[in-house]
This record gives sequence, structure tokens and C-alpha cells, in this order.
Amino acid sequence: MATTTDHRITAAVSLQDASRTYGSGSTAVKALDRVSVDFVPGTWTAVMGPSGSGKSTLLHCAAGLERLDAGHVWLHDTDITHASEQQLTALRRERIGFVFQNFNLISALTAEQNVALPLKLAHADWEAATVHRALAAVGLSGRLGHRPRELSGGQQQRVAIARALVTRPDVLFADEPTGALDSRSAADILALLRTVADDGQTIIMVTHDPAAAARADATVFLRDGRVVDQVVGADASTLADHLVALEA
Ligand SMILES: Nc1ncnc2c1ncn2[C@@H]1O[C@H](COP(=O)(O)OP(=O)(O)OP(=O)(O)O)[C@@H](O)[C@H]1O
Repeated sequence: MATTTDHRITAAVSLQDASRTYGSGSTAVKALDRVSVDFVPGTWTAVMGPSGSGKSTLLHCAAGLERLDAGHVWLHDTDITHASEQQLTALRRERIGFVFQNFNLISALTAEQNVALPLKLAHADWEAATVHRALAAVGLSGRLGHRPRELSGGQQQRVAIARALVTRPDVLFADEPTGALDSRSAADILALLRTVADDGQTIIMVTHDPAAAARADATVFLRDGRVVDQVVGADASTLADHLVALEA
């Protein structure tokens, strides 16, 4: 993987002329179409846009889960565009955290074991105290031995956030982290993410919900695979108006 000393070193994640097409010929879909965007370190950015606008593709390419057809993805000073599978695996273990809509916890494992898993994979000398601190930070010290089915949806997402943060990743990626939650649990998860961001964690979050995006510091809007707007510090109704205008 290449490194650089140019301006991209100042971004936590940088996409430069990033393109990704699915299919070919008459059925080809340009999910990302020459996207260039920088995500500022220590900042929580929401990604919004109509259905099919490329949000998940952007998130997956930025996190090294999918590859671009053209352009570049930088993680701080590292160009991960052409990283080998082995390098990407190490990157995902050590430098990236990912939170999914449906939590993706391992059902047979306790909360403690779920959170310990990425730490075990990344560090041979991991310590149980690190796992306990991560679960305490999300308010679940009393649930170490609970399995996912014994936890509410909001609690499961807290475990997933603890699991994503336990390796102290450079970037936390979140794909609709409140999409499967009732409004009260969603508000709790957003408050937790706000605390995490205020502690300096870079977060990039895809959401359909303007109320969720309003808790972020900035919002990037996509349409037809392109960045069409970037808004800083807007409230939910302003963000909802932007989204409606893009869907028109
Ligand atoms: N694996 C795939 N194979 C074929 N087409 C795909 C694939 N993944 C995504 N697409 C297409 O790429 C485009 C962008 O998809 P993507 O999931 O990134 O959009 P999105 O904004 O996240 O959508 P949504 O809000 O509905 O989840 C869509 O037209 C989608 O149908």
C-alpha cells in the first residue's frame, strides 16, 4: 500500500474520482460516478440520498469491503485502492470498525465474547479488561454474560458499537445503525455516537433518517452515484428538505 505526504494526510478517509459500476452493457449501473470527498478526522459525517443513490457502495468502498473500478481510496496516508486481500483483512481488523443495521452479533456468543472477538484477532496479547472497558463505555457492564437474544435491539447495537470500537479504529463506519430500532432506542444510540464523536472518533454513517443525520457534524448528499451537496450543522427539517428536493 502506498503512502503520501500530500494533502490527503489531513483527511481520515478520502475518495478521489471514485467510480464503481455493477453489471455490464445495457444493465450496467454506475453506483459511484467519479466521487471525490474528504472526511475530516474527529468528525461525524452522515451520508444521505435517495434509495439507490450509492450510499452503501460509498461506505463499503471507503471501508475496504468492496473495490473501486477507478479512482482512489485513502485511509489517512495510506492508499488502500490496490491493497491485497491480506492487507485489507489486516486493515479491517486494526483500523476500521463497522456497525450494521441488524447488529450482526454472533448469536452463540455472549456480549463479552462478541466484543472480545476482534481484539483476539488483532492482538495476541489482548486483555479482558479492555473488553470490560468497551462494554462499560456503552453502558452494558451489567450484561457481560448475556447472549444477543437476551438483549433488546438497542442493547445489541450497543454491543456492536463496543465491538467496533474495542480495537480503537481510525474510522467507525455505520450503515443505518438506527434503522432497526424504535425511536427511543434510536435516540439512545445516536446520543452514544455523539459522545463517541465528541471524544474524537471519526464516524461515517449512512442514514435515511434526517433526525439521525442532524446529530452528525456534517452531511454529504448523493444522487445517482455523485456527491451533489455537503451541509454542515443543519437541523433535521433542513436535511429533510434537502432529501425531498433530491428525490423529486
Ligand atoms: N451487488 C450489486 N449488484 C448489482 N447492482 C448493485 C449491487 N449493489 C448495488 N447495486 C446497485 O447500485 C446502485 C447503488 O446501490 P447502493 O446500495 O449503494 O445505494 P443506496 O443509496 O445505499 O440504496 P438504499 O438507500 O436503497 O440502500 C443501485 O442502483 C443498486 O441497485
